[in-house]
Amino acid sequence: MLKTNFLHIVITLILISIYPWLETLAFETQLQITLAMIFLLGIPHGAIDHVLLRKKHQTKKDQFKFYSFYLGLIGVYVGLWVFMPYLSLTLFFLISFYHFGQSQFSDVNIPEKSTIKKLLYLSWGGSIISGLFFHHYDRLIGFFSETSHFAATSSVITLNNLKYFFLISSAITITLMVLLLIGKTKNKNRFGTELMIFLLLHLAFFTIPPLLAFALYFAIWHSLKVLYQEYVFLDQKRKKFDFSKFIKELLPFSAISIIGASLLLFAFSYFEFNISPFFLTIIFLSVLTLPHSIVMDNWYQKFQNKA
Ligand SMILES: CC1=C(/C=C/C(C)=C/C=C/C(C)=C/C=C/C=C(C)/C=C/C=C(C)/C=C/C2=C(C)CCCC2(C)C)C(C)(C)CCC1
Repeated sequence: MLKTNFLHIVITLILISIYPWLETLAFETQLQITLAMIFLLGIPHGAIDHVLLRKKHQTKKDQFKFYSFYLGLIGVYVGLWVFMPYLSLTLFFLISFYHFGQSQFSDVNIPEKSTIKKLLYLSWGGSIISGLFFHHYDRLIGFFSETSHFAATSSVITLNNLKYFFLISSAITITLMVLLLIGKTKNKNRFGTELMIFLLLHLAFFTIPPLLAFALYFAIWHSLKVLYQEYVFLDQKRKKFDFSKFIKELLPFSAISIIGASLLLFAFSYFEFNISPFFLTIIFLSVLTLPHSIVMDNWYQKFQNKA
């Protein structure tokens, strides 16, 4: 079992056992906790993307290429949200499925290029996100109807469609886990651990209120785990590396992104634009997710080759 899994499992079990109390928290409090978790762990896990793929002898031209690619993709995606909100939302779901699945299974000893491994990434992430959505359908679909740009979503993402998507993606996930973990890598222990994690996450989504369930998955399961993988990578690569140096690397772009996100939330609530803080947060995360997931996909291949 990965060292970090133990911590994630303990935190999840504690939250499941206090779920009736979590239900009593006011919506504003739940939103504040979720935003705090995104700021504290979610944003920092992407804030060293510029370090992960850095070459030994980085030139000014390399740096310029990286930042143009990163900021260029953010700009293109912001434009896409303005002109094609539904396509942007679909793209965000697909990228998130893949990205979440990849952070869960990239260390399985099968080449990153394998199509069946990529399918597992997509189905695992699809089951996790659709499960969260399905268990709290009434509350979550409300966020879509509140924002006029997404009001039509409820005619496509109906409870029935979501249920089928959730059941099919979960069945594909379990089948692929059997094929890859028991069949290909002959690792029954890993299969047992992954099955337990998969069921535990769905139990958490079923019990814990939706925003906190999202915070639990995104901040604790995904971001904390990736931060640990990034730390191990840099520790192996650099001679004198420790926790304070890691924090120093994370700090500048985390601060810029957190200040940017806060200004955006403030400006939108001050000028009363027709978009909820929930959707604004989702759009903000999505535009960072596009370049971040591409960097991570390249990095996982590199990380795997070196492991
Ligand atoms: C490096 C760099 C930087 C930074 C970066 C960063 C900081 C990043 C981050 C990143 C991140 C931070 C990412 C994130 C991600 C996230 C995600 C991926 C999420 C997902 C989610 C979802 C998918 C959701 C879903 C839903 C909806 C939508 C509704 C209903 C409900 C639910 C929940 C289901 C800058 C720009 C400054 C500059 C350049 C360089």
